[in-house]
Amino acid sequence: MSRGAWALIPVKEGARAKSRLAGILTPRQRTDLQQAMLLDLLDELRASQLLSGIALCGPDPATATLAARSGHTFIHQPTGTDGLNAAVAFATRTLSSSGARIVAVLPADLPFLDSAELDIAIAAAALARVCAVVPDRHGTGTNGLVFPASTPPEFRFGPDSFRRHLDRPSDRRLPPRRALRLASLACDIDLPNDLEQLRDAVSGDSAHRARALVRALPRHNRAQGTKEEIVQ
Ligand SMILES: Nc1nc2c(ncn2[C@@H]2O[C@H](COP(=O)(O)OP(=O)(O)OP(=O)(O)O)[C@@H](O)[C@H]2O)c(=O)[nH]1
Ligand SMILES: O=C(O)[C@H](O)COP(=O)(O)O
Repeated sequence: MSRGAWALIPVKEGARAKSRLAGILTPRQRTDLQQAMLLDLLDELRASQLLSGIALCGPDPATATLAARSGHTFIHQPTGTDGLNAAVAFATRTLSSSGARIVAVLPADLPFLDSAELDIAIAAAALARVCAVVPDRHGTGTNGLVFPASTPPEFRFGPDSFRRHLDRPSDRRLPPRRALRLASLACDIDLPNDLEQLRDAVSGDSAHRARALVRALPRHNRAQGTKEEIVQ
């Protein structure tokens, strides 16, 4: 495994993916959407100047197959490692012990990511030795967490994770946290309204597979639900 900076993308098993879209998409459509966004993201990450490698981590054999086909590393999430935080902690240890210097944790649903912006976060973590925390556009979730591999933060993905990832670490030897707002990492796809951003994506955007998939959906599939209507 090459040293240097690694993207780490946790991937849920397809059958459980994008559950907040269950009101408007079939299970198959949600699995397909997760995969389309992931493939768009992987294409864009190949343009990064600073990444040495890309690792996918999850429990699903389909993710292992996708990683193998696209020439990326797969880290199998061991049975009993429950949830996103435990999966990311396990995969970070694996990458660190294999020589990775920087880890950039990215969710699979960032089809608009611009790799030049990711490189800004990687440079901050490598040169300033900080843990860069990139918020979603609501300022509540975490869409990027980039840190020296040997000193990972405590992973706190879940509600209010942006603020919680910025908490000063109790161990003073750990790198300080820095908020880093990056426009192309702000737009993750969680809720029905978010699908409209994919529909409106222009050619040239990195999100071409996800855009094609959403544009092919029948119109009644694209509900206009608000966060409040969907998260009951
Ligand atoms: N390996 C692994 N990845 C996970 C797990 N839970 C979530 N993820 C991934 O973490 C990222 C953010 O996940 P979420 O927003 O919680 O899940 P989602 O499937 O995108 O959407 P919802 O089901 O609507 O929450 C995505 O890349 C998920 O695939 C997990 O238990 N294990
Ligand atoms: O910590 C987070 O931001 C969530 O676990 C994952 O993000 P999402 O809910 O915005 O997909």
